[in-house]
Amino acid sequence: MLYGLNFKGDIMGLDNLKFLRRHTVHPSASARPISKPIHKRSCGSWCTPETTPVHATLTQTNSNIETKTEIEQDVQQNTDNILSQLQKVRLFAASPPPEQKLDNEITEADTELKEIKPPVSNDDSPDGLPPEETKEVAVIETPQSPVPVSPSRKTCKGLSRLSSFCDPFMPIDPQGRGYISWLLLVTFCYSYNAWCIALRATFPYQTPANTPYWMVADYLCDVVYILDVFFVKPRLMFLHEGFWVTDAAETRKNYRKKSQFKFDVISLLPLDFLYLYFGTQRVILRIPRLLKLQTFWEFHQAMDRVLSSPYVVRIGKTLFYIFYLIHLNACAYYAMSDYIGLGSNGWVYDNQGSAYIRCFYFATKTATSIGKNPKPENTMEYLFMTAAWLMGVFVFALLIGQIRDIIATATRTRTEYRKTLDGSIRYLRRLNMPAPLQRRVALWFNYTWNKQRCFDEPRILNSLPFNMKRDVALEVHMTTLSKVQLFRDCSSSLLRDLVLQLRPVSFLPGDLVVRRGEVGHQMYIIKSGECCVMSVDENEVLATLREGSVFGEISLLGIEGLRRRTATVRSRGYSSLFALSRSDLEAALKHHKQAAQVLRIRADQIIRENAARQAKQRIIKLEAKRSVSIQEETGSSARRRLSNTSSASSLTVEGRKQRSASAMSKRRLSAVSEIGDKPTQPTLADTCVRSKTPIPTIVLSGE
Ligand SMILES: Nc1ncnc2c1ncn2[C@@H]1O[C@@H]2COP(=O)(O)O[C@H]2[C@H]1O
Repeated sequence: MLYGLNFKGDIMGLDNLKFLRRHTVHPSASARPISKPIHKRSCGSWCTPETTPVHATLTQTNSNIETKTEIEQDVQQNTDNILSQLQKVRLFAASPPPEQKLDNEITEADTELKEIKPPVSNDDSPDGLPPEETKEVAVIETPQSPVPVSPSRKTCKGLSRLSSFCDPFMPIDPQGRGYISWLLLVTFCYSYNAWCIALRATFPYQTPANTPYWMVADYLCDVVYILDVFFVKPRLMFLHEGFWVTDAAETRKNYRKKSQFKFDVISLLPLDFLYLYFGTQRVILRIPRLLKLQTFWEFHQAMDRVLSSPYVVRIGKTLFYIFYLIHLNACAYYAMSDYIGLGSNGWVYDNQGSAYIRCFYFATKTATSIGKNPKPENTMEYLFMTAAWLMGVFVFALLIGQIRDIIATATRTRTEYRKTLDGSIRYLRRLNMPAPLQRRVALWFNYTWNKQRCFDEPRILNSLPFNMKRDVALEVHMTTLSKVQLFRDCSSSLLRDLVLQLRPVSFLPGDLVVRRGEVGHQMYIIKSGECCVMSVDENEVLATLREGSVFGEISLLGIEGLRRRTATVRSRGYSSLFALSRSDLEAALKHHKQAAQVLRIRADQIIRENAARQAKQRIIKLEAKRSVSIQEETGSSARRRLSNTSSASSLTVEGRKQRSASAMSKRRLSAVSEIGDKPTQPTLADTCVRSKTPIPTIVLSGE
């Protein structure tokens, strides 16, 4: 294409040359010193664009036009010159010195790189990587970090948490420990108010002597309430469209919008100022403090989330309600007795013993409708008793029912386990199954329950979103799965793909996991325990497989058309395995070719080992038969010799026969041992044949 350019004496040629220099000619060529213009026409060296022969010729042509042919000839000659120059330039450009070529390539690559990734001024990053984009997303600390933390680090962490909690400009994580601890304090203050306001308002427990103590306690609680409303709650982060909002103005606004804020503010109403008018005995003026009930509920919800046994919290909350209702009942009973006159009739409190204990006892009897209650004597007393019984029937029944539900939920899985076990045993008994089998079934249930604590793990996980379910399963089974060589050899996505398909199964000592000759439907990974791969006659253990080992894959892979189990595998003791079905394995291997190859190579190796082992055993048997027959033959020929007094030459023939037979057997053995792993070393079978010992067991483990 270069040679096809048209240089017909016009300025176009110059432009073209410039273009060529810019684009085709190597940059090093254009960088040559060109200070002096070159006027030589037939120059083989570099020319400046301004002084190209074309240019010179054109100038000359314009000034001295003699004849048309002369000009044409001149142009033609110059064109030839240019072409020859270009050819040289191009040739040079095509083959620059190698080190220059390298330099230029580096420069070009560098330029390309700069175009792709603009250089980032990155002073902070020591590895020269651009700093990560910082988003204003609140990072929430998980309450229970899985990483073990040293005590000193724990203290530091605790202190930093406390300081961030106290910092009025820091947002507060509603799920953090700091906030839950704060809720505990507020709940304590709330409970104090809830119990003591009614108690002090009705019973004569607040005397002029102890009033200052009561008041100190009251105002300490009020300080906590004030801090909660003005210092803590307005800093609480909240979720908005899936993101945690940490902005102080937003969190404040969010709290003020809630109904809880209104109740919290009302709960702080300073009705205590009315003490100045009514006196400090009117503790009932503090009744607004009871409106902070939502914080009490919030605390219980938080505890429910955080504690490992939330049933304790639920039962605790229900018991609190029950006792609080009885407490209110006791206070009301004392107040009525006081109003009617202590000990004035058979129904009222007789002012004997500890007032609170006696009244609490009375309230408990009426609320639970279990005791012999004193007969009411006037309308007020009748009304009181009716209300107390109704409360007992409805409210208490409800609360006690709740406790029953909570306990039932807590023990549901165990109850289900017992139900399944009882059902299975009953079924076996009905069918008159042998007692050892029944015992075995019970043993299996017991072992599986102790190991897994549930029978239907997938059902429990099913309520979670897919990815979360997978993460949970990975976390639960990570210890075992990290030991599986297959998963270590292949990409981590294989493990992620398979983890949800793994089904836990348990086996008892001696249980058959797979039987030789059966069609294979599942492969297994050993979670705990040991499994033995048995020889064909099941007299010998070919391999003992331990935690993390994989077996049962050969019949699933269908190598050389094998669909049946190549060996029997038994559980040695109690063992827990993961089963993976054929369809799940096939689906996974479709996307993980490397895993398929690893499994195939291993399977191939096992098949060859087993084939070699079987061949060796066959040869050993044949050898034994042959030596017996030779001995018999030798015996009979000796007898013949004796009887016929045969010549010594016949003995030599027999000896030769024996030697050739043993040589032949040796040759066979060595031919078979070539199938094994190390053909140059003496094989196991050779050694066994020589020493007449059984073939030793090969122990394979997940490692
Ligand atoms: N010699 C051996 N060593 C270890 N494992 C074996 C051996 N022979 C058979 N197995 C395993 O035992 C399994 C029996 O079922 P499969 O044939 O499906 O797959 C087999 C292998 O995974």
